[in-house]
Amino acid sequence: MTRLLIENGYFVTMDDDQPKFQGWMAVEDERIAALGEGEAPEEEKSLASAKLDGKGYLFMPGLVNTHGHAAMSLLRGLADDLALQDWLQNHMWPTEARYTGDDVYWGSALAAAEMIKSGTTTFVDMYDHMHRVAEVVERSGMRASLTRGVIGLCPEDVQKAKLADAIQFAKDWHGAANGRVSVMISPHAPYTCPPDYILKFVEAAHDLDLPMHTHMSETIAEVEQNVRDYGYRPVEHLDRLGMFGRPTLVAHAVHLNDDEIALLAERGVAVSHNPVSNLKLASGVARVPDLLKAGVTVSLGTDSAASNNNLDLFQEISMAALLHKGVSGDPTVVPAAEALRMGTLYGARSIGLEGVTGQLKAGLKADFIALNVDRPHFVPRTDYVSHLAYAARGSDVAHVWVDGKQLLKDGKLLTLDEEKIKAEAEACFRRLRG
Ligand SMILES: CSC[C@H]1O[C@@H](n2cnc3c(O)ncnc32)[C@H](O)[C@@H]1O
Ligand SMILES: [Zn+2]
Repeated sequence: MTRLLIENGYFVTMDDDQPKFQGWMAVEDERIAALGEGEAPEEEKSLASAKLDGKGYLFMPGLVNTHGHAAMSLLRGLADDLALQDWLQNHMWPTEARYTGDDVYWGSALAAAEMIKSGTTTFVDMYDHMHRVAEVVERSGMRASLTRGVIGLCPEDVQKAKLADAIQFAKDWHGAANGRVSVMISPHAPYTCPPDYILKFVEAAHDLDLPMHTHMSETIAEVEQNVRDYGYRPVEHLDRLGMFGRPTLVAHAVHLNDDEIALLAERGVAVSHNPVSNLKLASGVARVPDLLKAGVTVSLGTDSAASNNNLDLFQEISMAALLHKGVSGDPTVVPAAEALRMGTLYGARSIGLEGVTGQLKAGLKADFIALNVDRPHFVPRTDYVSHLAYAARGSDVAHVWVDGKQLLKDGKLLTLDEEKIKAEAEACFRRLRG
């Protein structure tokens, strides 16, 4: 048993009780044991097997990135300034068709290195060769919700093999790595999976008792095509196919009408809002203030480094806080504390991990980060919630812990070899480019 006592730090807990204070926190093995304001009690001091002076650091829950494709880090900068379908069909998919398992491993390792260094402790990943992504999660020490994304625009025998692969991956990895890996079931999107094929994924999710994840209503063109092909907009279409009878996280949900927002709220469907990717691909701006008002859980995702082009969730937090003020003309929407909740607590909630991660609270897993706040952009030290939402960057993160294990110390990765990952990722990209 190890018990780490952190003293003299500033804490932003994302817990409604005592949300911020100067104080201490005790971590026993993989869980937060206790935390409090002021000086640590004598009993805590005597229980500690290790101590850390938190002076000059701000401690908060690790960030939760609820939508991405880690291995696409290899494609960063490959095809910028394009609309979604052109970008996907003419640039991403042809290159991804050449990916090997090793490309997925090194691309995902590059993403993991970037995410840890910028404060993300839990991420959602949808891709192919998912056991190689799971290996990265196991080795890196991160927490992740992984899902084999399936594009069903292929012959029936290939469809069958892809579904079988998604199911096998779930059986092999759900709950693995001391519970740090969980699995979802993912038809890629309503425009890449015919309705009878989506039904099979819903059935598999029922049989395995797993949540579902998909891209939905990302562009106007997608919504119009769905109406043309199937007679319904994507929300009603997926609801009729039974997807929303399962716990579901949809990525993007940019183009929604009032009825669709009400239905998502009624069904308890969570939305992963990816503001930077939506802006870069000119997909539009999601109706986040309306979704939040309706009671929908809205969390934040980067999408991939090919459409972002970084995996810094602090950028998504500040973008979410700023963007919706700009488009609505109302400076009170998505206030700083709400944007921070979207990057932490709501992220955990949207993947079924509330009560596990996303807050600093006794009993929860010790997934937390420390930012160096002894920097000019954190002065004056008035309101750290404001500073975290509007002034912080991923590069402020100095230390990271997941499951009580330290993954980053003074900005240096402890579980991954950054230099090797960068060299291997360069080599993968050069080979993929041909
Ligand atoms: C089948 S694995 C995941 C699949 O998703 C593609 N992808 C990446 N970003 C987006 C996006 O914004 N919308 C839709 N699909 C996306 C990626 O290229 C993979 O093929
Ligand atoms: Zn995506």
